[in-house]
This record gives sequence, C-alpha cells and structure tokens, in this order.
Amino acid sequence: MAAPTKITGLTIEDLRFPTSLQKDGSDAMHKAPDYSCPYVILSTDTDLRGCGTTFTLGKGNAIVCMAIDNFKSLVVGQNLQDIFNDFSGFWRSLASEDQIRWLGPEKGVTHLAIAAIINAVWDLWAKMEGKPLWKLLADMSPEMLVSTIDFRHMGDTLTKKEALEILKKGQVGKAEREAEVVANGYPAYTTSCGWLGYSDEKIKRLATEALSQGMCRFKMKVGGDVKDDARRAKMFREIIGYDRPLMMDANQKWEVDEAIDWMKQLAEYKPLWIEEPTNPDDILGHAAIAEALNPLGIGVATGEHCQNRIMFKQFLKAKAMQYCQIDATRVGGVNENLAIILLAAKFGVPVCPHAGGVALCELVQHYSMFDFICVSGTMENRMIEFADHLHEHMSEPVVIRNGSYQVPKSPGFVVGITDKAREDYIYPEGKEWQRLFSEGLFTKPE
Ligand SMILES: C[C@H](O)[C@@H](O)CC(=O)C(=O)O
Ligand SMILES: [Mg+2]
Repeated sequence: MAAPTKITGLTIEDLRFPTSLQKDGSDAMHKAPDYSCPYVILSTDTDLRGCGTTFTLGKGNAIVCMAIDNFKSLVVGQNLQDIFNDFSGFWRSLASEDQIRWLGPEKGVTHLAIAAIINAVWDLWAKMEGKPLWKLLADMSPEMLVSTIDFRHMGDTLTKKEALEILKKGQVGKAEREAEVVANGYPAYTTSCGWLGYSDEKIKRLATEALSQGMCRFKMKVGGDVKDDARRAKMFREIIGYDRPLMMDANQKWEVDEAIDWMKQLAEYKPLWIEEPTNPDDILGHAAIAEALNPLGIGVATGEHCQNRIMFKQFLKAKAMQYCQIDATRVGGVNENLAIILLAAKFGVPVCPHAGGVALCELVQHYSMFDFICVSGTMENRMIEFADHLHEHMSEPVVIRNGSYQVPKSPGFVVGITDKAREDYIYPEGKEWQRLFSEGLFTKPE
C-alpha cells in the first residue's frame, strides 16, 4: 500500500461499557463507574487509519466527544510528513489553540480530547513504519524524540539539552535491553481482584486465581472504612503472603492528616505505596503525606489525575511522588508522556503507569517498554498496572504471561476496538445498550 500523505477525516464514536453492573473499577470515589472512551478514527488518502481513545466514565464521555469535534478543523487536511517533521509544533497547535485553551490550559476535558487525537496520529505513524509504538520510539534518534516534545514551561527543570543527554545515555546497552524485554516481558501488577465494591468471596477467588496464573503483585482499593480496609488487607496478605508487593489506592478520598492517620493504621500490612491519598492537585499535601509515611516504608504514588507535565514537574521537585503513574490519555498523548518519562528519569523516580480503565493496558505497556529500553534502563521497582476488564473487545488484547506483559508485536499504538464491540456498545444506540435499557438495568437518555 502506498504511504498516506494526509489526514482526510476524523470520526468520533461514544463507546461506553456497563462495568458498574458488576462494580468493576469501583473505588472510594467512583462507586459505580461505567468504563467509557471516545473512539477516534483518523482516515487518510489511503486505506490506512489511525485510532485513538481516551478514558472517561459514563456521562463524561459525551463531553469529551464534543471537545474532540472542536479540534477537527486543526487536524483534517494536515500533511502527515509535516506533522512528523514538527510534531511538537503540531501538538502545540492543539494544546494552545487560543480560544479552546481558555478552558484549560492543558488540563481536563480539552487535554483528554487532545490525547485521543494525538495518540491516533502516533498510531498512524507507527503503522506507517510497520512497528508497534514502543519499537518506533526505541528506534528513533534522541534528536527525533526530543523534537516531538513541547518543552514550554519546563525550562527551569528539564531543558531540551538535558533531555537529549538522558536519551543519549540511554542508547548504551539498548539492543540488549530490547532483547531482554522481548524475551521476558515487563512486570505487571493486578488491580482487578481488589475493587472496593467486590465481596470478600470474590476478592479471595480472584486473588487466588491470579496467583495461580503467576501474578505476584497486587493492588487493593481503600478509603471506605479503615477497619474494613484493615480486614481486607489482612485477607489479601493471607492469600498472597508478605513477600509479594501489595499496593493501596484511595482515589483522592482523604484530607492530608486523615491520609497519614489512616495509612499508619494500615502500615502493618506493609503496603508498598498509597496511591492518590488526597486531591490530585495538592502537591504540598502529597509531599506532607510522603514525608510522614516514607519512614514506614510507604511511598506515595500518583499521576492518573495529574493534569500535565507542569504538575508532574512540581510533584517530582517537591518529593511528593515516589512512584510516577503516567496515564496514556490524561495528558496530551505520547508527546507529553515522553516529557514526563524524561522528568521522572531526571529525578530517579520509577514510572509505574496507570491502566485501570478501558484500553489503557493496551496503551501504557508501550511506555514502560520504551522507558526500559531507552531511558531508565531498569525494571527495578517498576511495574505496569493490569486490570482484567474489556480486553475481549480489543482487536489486539494485551498478553500477560507469568505476571508480565509480553511485548506487543502488531504495528501501531491503539491497536483498535473490534467492530462488534463498536456496534454493541456505541452509546446509546448500540445493541447492548438497547438490551440494557429494555431490561431496565439502565435508564434510556431523553
Ligand atoms: C475508576 C477507576 O476504576 C479507578 O479506580 C482506577 C484506578 O484508580 C486505578 O486503576 O488505579
Ligand atoms: Mg488509581
């Protein structure tokens, strides 16, 4: 097939999955989430298409779909080679569009929208090169990689020159590390046994099953009731023992002092980290929690609601984050996540991507593999979240073997949601939604 030269169209589908029915994905703040994503398809002057998603919950999806539509005129008609030659410029043309930026800047709905579009462009690029994204990135020169990053407002902490130095250092031993990750995969941890809305029986069954399949790192949700958290943590420890890592996630539930007090009460269960203990914008609050809990061996993890590279910069500088949880679609897609991976490397903080959501596992694996091959050069203290939901709807679902993500081999980034899932779960007209409405399980929108 001839290589495409330009983007000729952008379509958006509002896909939602009824995960709230089984309380999949439930936590202290999101008690009944319906995992959802706008699904963006970029068409080109050939048959090649680029797909992109962003992660939202239920009703919020419609708003992000509208925001994506607002960017259409900046994307359709663009020459692909021009984008690749100046990707940071293209990224900035979306992130800094002078009317839309007033809604952010670089945060929230507009940034989620940009992520879907930008990731679809990377999907196209990777497909054009016939490589999965991790490999496309790993094969790029340091100069090319930094050319995709918008360094605006980062100069006090990470300059282009420093980023280049980190990446040049990462070239040493690259081939060996690539061979290693291809052979052995990248460590995963599972969240999907520990959702807050699950019964004890379900937690025990899922954790036991996960263990028997070789999974050896676990995360549980906390923040409902401290005694109940202690009881569930004990249950987890009885199943997984004390040698395997157990992480805890409060999803922003607490005040700063409350977080410290609550986690002191859970410290005997040896959590490796407490994730999102308080409001995700409270950098100094996270720093205070980290200062109080680090002596107990508990780190602070955050990032899935961290709005942009500037916030990550401050979290890292303030020692407010011991684990950097990049999210594939919260910030402005690949370009901004590259900046964050480099920032984390500068501060020596491990990147452990967030993936509890739809299609996030499929996306974030590429970042960790690239990070290992070209940036941090190590898997020590690092792991990728795995949530075992909705993979049956992905055309190239992640492969987990012996508790590790296996490298994706298909060209592209967002490998795609199946046509059947798109027909069934497009909201509200999809076949599954019609069935759920007719059975009275969900209310049909007006
Ligand atoms: C609402 C989501 O399921 C959220 O709980 C995911 C999350 O915090 C995680 O995976 O971490
Ligand atoms: Mg979380």
